[in-house]
Amino acid sequence: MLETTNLNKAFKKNKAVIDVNLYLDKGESVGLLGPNGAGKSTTISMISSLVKPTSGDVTWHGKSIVKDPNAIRLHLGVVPQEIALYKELSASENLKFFGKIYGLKGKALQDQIDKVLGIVGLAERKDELVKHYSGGMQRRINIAVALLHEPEFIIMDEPTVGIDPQSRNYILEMVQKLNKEKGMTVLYTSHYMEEVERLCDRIYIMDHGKIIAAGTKQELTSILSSEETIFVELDRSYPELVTELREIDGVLRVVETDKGIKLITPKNSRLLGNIFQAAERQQAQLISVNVQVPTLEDVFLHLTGRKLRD
Ligand SMILES: Nc1ncnc2c1ncn2[C@@H]1O[C@H](COP(=O)(O)OP(=O)(O)OP(=O)(O)O)[C@@H](O)[C@H]1O
Repeated sequence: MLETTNLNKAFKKNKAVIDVNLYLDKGESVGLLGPNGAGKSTTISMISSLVKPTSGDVTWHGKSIVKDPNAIRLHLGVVPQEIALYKELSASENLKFFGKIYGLKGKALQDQIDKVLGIVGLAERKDELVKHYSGGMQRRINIAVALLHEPEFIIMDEPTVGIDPQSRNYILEMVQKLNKEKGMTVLYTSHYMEEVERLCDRIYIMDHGKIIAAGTKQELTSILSSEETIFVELDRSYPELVTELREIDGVLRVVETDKGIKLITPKNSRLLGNIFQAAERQQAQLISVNVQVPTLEDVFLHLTGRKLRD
């Protein structure tokens, strides 16, 4: 349905997107996962025909949208990272305004407004000014705007950044329903691996402008099938222990997290003894040590040597 071929975008000397090849089939939910600055927003701006690529192409049902942006615009809803609403207007006034831009009017417009307010769960508060809404509610109206013209494809750029857990959960459930129950194709960008793990059938991992891995969650974590993740939970940070663990023969990657230290080692490498000895030498207070099932975060760590949210 949608495909990019060797998509590139440079801002002067900064290559923001490098040879990106990705595709979405109808009805799929696809994640674009990567740290800040990886090139996710630039990629989706090109897919939504808002930014022209330096080279490469984006096709929608086989037609180049670089040559003909109108081919996609009516079928696509974009939820931008920043809230794009008039804060001095109520939610329904905002929806009316944006609905008219989409060419809706009269009863058809009112029906669509009622429908999208229902989807985002804000029908009862539709007459309140947007400036009085919480951040999470503003995000939900931002999404409602993108749904007004019933697009078959929706692109969401980090729609849960900076909002309370309840609104976040609401948004995630809503996206899941739109995809699974209404068959809407979804491209979802995030730097939260839990979100793409939960929502997406397939995932592209992006770093420094390039796609560095792609597949289902299972395919991606099977990259680590010959490895295991050992998590050492500690009472506080021990930078010298990190250094010492990196020097243990056989340890592939070491990274400090909020609650301790994560190591990637070959499977059955029997390094627990060495880890305990290093902790003892550094007089580190261990809370627990366990071997974990690899997550997408570990895949990113394996591929780049860095945490997703560095
Ligand atoms: N309009 C622009 N002019 C110049 N440089 C830009 C522009 N837009 C993006 N960049 C640069 O391109 C690179 C990729 O940015 P992009 O916003 O696409 O990343 P991202 O993965 O979406 O990150 P974030 O989550 O922070 O938005 C960054 O180095 C950024 O500074």
